[in-house]
Order: sequence, then structure tokens, then C-alpha cells
Amino acid sequence: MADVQTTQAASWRDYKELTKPNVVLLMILCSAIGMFMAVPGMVPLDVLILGNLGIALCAGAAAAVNHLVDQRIDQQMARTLNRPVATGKVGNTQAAIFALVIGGLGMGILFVYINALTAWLTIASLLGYAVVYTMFLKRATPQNIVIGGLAGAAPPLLGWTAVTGEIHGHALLLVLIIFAWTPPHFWALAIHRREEYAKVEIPMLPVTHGVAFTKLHILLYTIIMCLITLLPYATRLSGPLYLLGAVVLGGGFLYWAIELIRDKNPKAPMETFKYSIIYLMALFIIMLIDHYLFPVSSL
Ligand code: HEM
Ligand SMILES: CC(C)=CCC/C(C)=C/CC/C(C)=C/COP(=O)(O)OP(=O)(O)O
Repeated sequence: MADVQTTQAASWRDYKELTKPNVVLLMILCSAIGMFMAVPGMVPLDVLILGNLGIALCAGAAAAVNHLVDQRIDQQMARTLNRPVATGKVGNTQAAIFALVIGGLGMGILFVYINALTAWLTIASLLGYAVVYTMFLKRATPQNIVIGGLAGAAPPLLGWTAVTGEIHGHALLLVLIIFAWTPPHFWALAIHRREEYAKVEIPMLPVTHGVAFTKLHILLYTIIMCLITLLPYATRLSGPLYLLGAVVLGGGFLYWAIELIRDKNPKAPMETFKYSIIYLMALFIIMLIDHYLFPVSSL
């Protein structure tokens, strides 16, 4: 890959953009809440700070690799053409060094201050997104984001193992929630952007199987996700406040999934996408509040 001609000096903002900061922020919210859910009391402050820092740096490194690898397609899509590697503001070598430095730092923090299990699981997620999804699956199959979604769904498990050093069924349940959430989250946006994905020959579901098929699958995954979100209550990880939150928020998601199928509102795909982000954020925050208001021992 030849270095794109660097036309303008890169600023710290360009490097921040390389890490997909908003995506990583929501992931860190999920990993931090995974930590709190793993224990009845307070999470040790060093684990809270260093654990999330390590996970965030690794996720940011994975995102920087994604910018590097996807620069050609990013240059051709309106949504992504101003990205720092796509424009050449950050060169290939600079982006690669940046990813290596922050990724190495993140791994070092996790190995030294947290535990090897969390470090290995985080490395697996980093490679899952940067290599398996970005370099292969994304270009190979419309199931790309379903399989690749596992890497993005890992944060609550990473948070949980950072505190306990063990994989617990409850942590896997939290992963399952994000895993089921990812297809509706992404396909809603992919419907809106289907022409751009078609132009760059990325086989996203609305491109390969059409919009109606994708909407049906958004509804099916939303139903599965809503059922999965009941499991923390059923398995006594969470209490009544969480259950209420999951039902109300899930109802909102189902509303948008049905709106999509009714096809009366041209803004519905982007509204569904935006709602998906609020949904995940709110679901995890309510789970956290419930954890302390209705501790397991009182249920
Ligand atoms: C393979 C899995 C995923 C795919 C394919 C995907 C795809 C996308 C895409 C294409 C965008 C639009 C980015 C843009 O506007 O430039 C986006 C935005 C976003 N995603 Fe995802 N996503 C995935 C997983 C996740 C996960 C696991 C989280 C958090 C737990 C997440 C949180 C977000 C947030 C917060 C935004 C808004 C970013 C912003 O406004 O800057 N995504 N996602
Ligand atoms: C260590 C750890 C937890 C790693 C997780 C890595 C990570 C940042 C995953 C983000 C998922 C995401 C935004 C996918 C979009 O990619 P895309 O290439 O399809 O979207 P784009 O076109 O906007 O780049």
C-alpha cells in the first residue's frame, strides 16, 4: 500500500478520530458496567481506571487499523471521505505506528496491572475487528457484521474478567445482548447508506438481499434481542427496575423495527440507528442503577 500524499499536517484531533472515540466511549461504558455487575460492592479504583484505559486503547488501535485498511473505500463514500487516512492527513506509516503504540500500551497495561485472561480476550477482540472483520468478513459476506459483531460485543466480558479473573455465565449474557443488538444497529444505517456500499462493492445485507429482506431481519434480531434482555432478570443477575427498563426500551426498539417495515417514514432508518445507540446506553445504565438499588441478596 503506497502512502497517500500528505497534504496537511495532522492534528491531535485527527488521531482522536482514528480511534472512533464515540464508539469506544460506549464500549467503555459497557465494560465499566460489566465491572460493576461482577461484584456486589465497589470496583477497586485501579481496576476501574487501568482496566478501562487498557481496553479503550486496544479498541482505539483496532479502529485505527480499520481506518488504514479501509482507506480506499472510505475515500469513495460520503460518510467517510473526510477521515484522516482517507484524505492523506495522516499517512499510512503514521497510522500504523499510532495503532501499534496505543495497542501495545493497552496490552501492556492489561498484562501488567489487570490479568492475562482480560489481556488475551481483549487482544482477541482487537484482532477480531481489525483483522477478521475488516480485512476479510466485511468484503466477503453479508453476515459480516453478525460474525464480526462478537468483537464489538466483548466489552462487558472484558470488564467482568478484569475484576474477577474468571468468565461467568452472567458476563456472557451481557455479551449476548450486544451481539444481538449489533445487526439492527448497523443494518438500519446500512439501509440509509446502501447506495454507497453498493458503489464500493461491500456486500452489506441491503445491497445483496434488498431493503425489505434487511428490514425483516432487523425485526427478527430485535425480537431476539428483546427476549435476551429478559434473561438477566430471569437468571437473577438483575432486578425489577432493570426488567422495567428492558421492556420499555425494547418496546421502543420494536416500534422502530415495525416503522421500518411499514415504510411510511423516510427518516425511519436513521432514527432507528440513533435509537439503537440511546437504547444500549440506557439499558446498561439502568442495569447499573438496578444493581445497587436491588442487590441480588435482596431479591
Ligand atoms: C461489527 C459491529 C458494528 C458495526 C458494523 C457498527 C457500525 C457502525 C457504523 C457504520 C457507524 C457509523 C459511524 C459513522 O457515523 O461514521 C456506527 C456508529 C456508532 N456505533 Fe457502531 N457498529 C458496530 C458495533 C458497535 C458497538 C459494539 C458499539 C458500542 C458498544 C457501537 C457504538 C456505536 C456508536 C456510539 C456510534 C456513533 C458514533 C458517532 O456518532 O460518532 N457500535 N457503528
Ligand atoms: C478491543 C475491542 C473491544 C475491540 C473492538 C473494536 C471496535 C472499535 C469495534 C467497532 C465496531 C465498529 C464501529 C464497526 C464499524 O466498522 P465499519 O468498518 O463497518 O464501519 P465504518 O465504515 O464506519 O468504518
